Amino acid sequence: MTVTDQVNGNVNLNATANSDALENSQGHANKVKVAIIGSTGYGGVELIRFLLGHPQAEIVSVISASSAGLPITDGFPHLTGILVSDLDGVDPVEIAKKADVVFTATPSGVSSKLVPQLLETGVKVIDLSGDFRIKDSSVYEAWYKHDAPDEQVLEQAVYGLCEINGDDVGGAEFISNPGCYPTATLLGLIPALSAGWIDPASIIIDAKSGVSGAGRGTSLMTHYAEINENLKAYKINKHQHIPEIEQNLTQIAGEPVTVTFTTHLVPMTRGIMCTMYAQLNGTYTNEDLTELYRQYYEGRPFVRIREAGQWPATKEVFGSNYCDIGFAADHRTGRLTIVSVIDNVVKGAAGQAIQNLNLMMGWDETTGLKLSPVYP
Ligand SMILES: NC(=O)C1=CN([C@@H]2O[C@H](COP(=O)(O)OP(=O)(O)OC[C@H]3O[C@@H](n4cnc5c(N)ncnc54)[C@H](OP(=O)(O)O)[C@@H]3O)[C@@H](O)[C@H]2O)C=CC1
Ligand SMILES: CC(=O)N[C@@H](CCC(=O)OP(=O)(O)O)C(=O)O
Repeated sequence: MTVTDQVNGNVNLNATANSDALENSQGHANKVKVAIIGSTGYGGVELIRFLLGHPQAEIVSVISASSAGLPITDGFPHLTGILVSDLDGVDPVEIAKKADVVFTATPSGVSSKLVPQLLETGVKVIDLSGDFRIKDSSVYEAWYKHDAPDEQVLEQAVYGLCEINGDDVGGAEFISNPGCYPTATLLGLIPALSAGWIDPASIIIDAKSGVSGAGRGTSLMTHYAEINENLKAYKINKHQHIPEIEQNLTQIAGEPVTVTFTTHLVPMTRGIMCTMYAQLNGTYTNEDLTELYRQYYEGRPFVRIREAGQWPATKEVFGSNYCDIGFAADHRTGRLTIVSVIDNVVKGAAGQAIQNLNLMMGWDETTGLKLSPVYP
């Protein structure tokens, strides 16, 4: 049972509330109890930021394999006075005694082993890794270079790209949260592809990410002196998000789709921009495109369509769950250019995971997510 300090409003997971009256007075009685495995990573700590402000969910356990027993503020001093909690260890049975829903913000290869154990205990799971996104195990193994998860568990996974598959998420027990690049890419391409306005064989995606997309661990790739004032292309034709993008575009197009997908690392902390090109199948004006996209995303609060010819920037979604999309038809080349931006840690990970929690529980999908982007 979580205790919220009545004076400072901080959440103390180490203390025990001693009466239901206290719980009721703080409105916790009917909250869904959530645990976060991988709470010491960038995705996990962003889940904490949003869940602390969520009116219907209550964090009951923050979990780490390497730092169990230590206060979370040891690694994340920015939570001082906000979340008082020692990190719990990774024990699915103990976690299930406390939580109704578990977020696994853990690396690929770790989630594939943890999730089956968690589901066995009866908790609902939202997994942020790539382990359960690819439905064909041989494709998964070819791109991820390690064993695919158990087939039966894989079959249970609902792919949670909320604006596209939101109807499948309601009432689901296990959600596989989409990748960051696939989220920006798919939301940008799907309206034009599903309308048949672009040639599926012609798609090129030029993608760029801030460094937090690589997680909190250090590497030569993300070392300050290596990436500051630098711009690097990486994993060309080998990126693990290629089969995820192709699987979803194939479903929409009803025919096999392959894409050229090139990722770049940019010297900024957060943000993804995907600039996409495809051959138009007819003569469509920018106004036609605006109408198509606005209609497609009508009633979807987290997708914002720019006026034709206006281009979104990563700063305009920084720290928020928005995906902003701009486009223009080029009548000289007959091609369409689409620019889609998200915050990789929010709409690309923790924010979309909470949007999925909301849809899973039948709540308004914006619950706990109505934060404006941080600007400038
Ligand atoms: N960063 C991003 O923008 C995005 C990330 N993702 C995916 O989300 C997941 C988390 O990413 P991110 O937060 O960036 O990664 P980080 O590297 O920042 O964090 C990884 C987390 O996993 C935990 N962990 C590592 N090994 C184990 C283990 N054996 N058992 C339990 N926990 C373990 C680590 O904690 P500890 O060592 O303390 O146990 C840490 O909390 C990954 O699958 C990533 O691919 C998806 C979309 C976007
Ligand atoms: C900048 C950077 O390194 N980004 C990571 C994004 C991976 C990620 O977020 O993980 P998922 O595969 O779980 O989606 C990459 O390109 O591999």
